[in-house]
Amino acid sequence: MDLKSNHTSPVLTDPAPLGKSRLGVHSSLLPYSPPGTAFPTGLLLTIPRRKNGFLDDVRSSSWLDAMKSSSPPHRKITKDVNNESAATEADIAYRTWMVKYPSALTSFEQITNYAKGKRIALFLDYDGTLSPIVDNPDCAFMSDAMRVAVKRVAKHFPTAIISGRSHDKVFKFVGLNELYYAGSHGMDIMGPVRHGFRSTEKQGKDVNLFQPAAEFLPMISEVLKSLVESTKDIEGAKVENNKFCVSVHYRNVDEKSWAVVAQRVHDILKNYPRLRLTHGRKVLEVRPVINWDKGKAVTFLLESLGLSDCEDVLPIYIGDDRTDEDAFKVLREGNRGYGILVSAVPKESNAFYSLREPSEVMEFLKALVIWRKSSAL
Ligand SMILES: O=P(O)(O)OC[C@H]1O[C@H](O[C@H]2O[C@H](CO)[C@@H](O)[C@H](O)[C@H]2O)[C@H](O)[C@@H](O)[C@@H]1O
Repeated sequence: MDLKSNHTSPVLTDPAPLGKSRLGVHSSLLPYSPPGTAFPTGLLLTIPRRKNGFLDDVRSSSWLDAMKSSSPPHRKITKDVNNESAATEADIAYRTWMVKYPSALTSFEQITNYAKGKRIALFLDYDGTLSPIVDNPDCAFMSDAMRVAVKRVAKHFPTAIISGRSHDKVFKFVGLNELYYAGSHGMDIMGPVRHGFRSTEKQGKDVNLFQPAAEFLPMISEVLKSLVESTKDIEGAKVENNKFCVSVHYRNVDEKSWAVVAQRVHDILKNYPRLRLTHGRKVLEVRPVINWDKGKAVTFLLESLGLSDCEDVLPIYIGDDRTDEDAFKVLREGNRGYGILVSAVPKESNAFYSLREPSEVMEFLKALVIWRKSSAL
């Protein structure tokens, strides 16, 4: 089996001139709208005009709000009466939310009833899904128990990890050869070693990759350097090289300085109209303006595996972040499969089901293996 590369170039050839939208707002400041789609009229009306510069825009728009809400704080468990009632309220809100996004564990029978006679294809996000969110992105290790669970599930179902991280980094964390990996939000796709897909550059052999943003590499390296330089004096800021994307982390930056982080990122991005910015969990993600995302990567992998347009295939995608919504949407809109959102707080999503945290993801993966083994008897 080989990864087909018959896709037309996803590079958008007509970015807004000089990074400006029709309203004169830098395109990287607009809430993300998939390339190629028109901005809804309502959105156009609510975008604030520039006054004295970017900070005015940031403070008066939803941009800083997006930074603030990008990863809800963990709830502190204390015996304080006020905290207890807040916790109860949060629990009620979560249970109410679960009516719309039922737990994939309690709905397991429903899921497997639908999966009977079908081939499941499994797509897993990494951070916040297979590993818990931690302060230092370099220490987001996956537990051995989770690794075993992923390894076992991959024996029964084609399994891919689709991450915002660089392909190499996520592979280092996961360390399983039998999986497909799509790094840089799906812009760097590679298949299992046993199928001969892993990069063998060092041995001078062919590489089997799909890299729709390859032409952006020099630009991304340049921006990476500039971002490192311009944020080095902001305490706690961290710039991460994700090959085709750059992450600017502000999780460890004092909230008072978040606007400064935003300002510095903007000052650099205004010179790069072919790059855009999306929000992750306490992270600003700089990426090429191309018509490619995790949803497209799922479609690509299904096609490459000969699993698309098959009535008997059930793709399941598990993820926790906004970028995973592109994949949930592809599955929901095509009525193709199930998205499962990992979240401990209520969030609007295109997913069908939910899981609270990575430990529940592990339970779900284990349950899939048990179900598959028992249904094969
Ligand atoms: O698509 P993903 O695999 O979920 O990658 C998205 C980003 O994940 C990482 O950042 C997030 O996790 C860190 C470790 O827990 C956390 O410190 C950070 O605040 C989160 O945003 C990764 O470091 C980023 O590069 C990815 O873009």
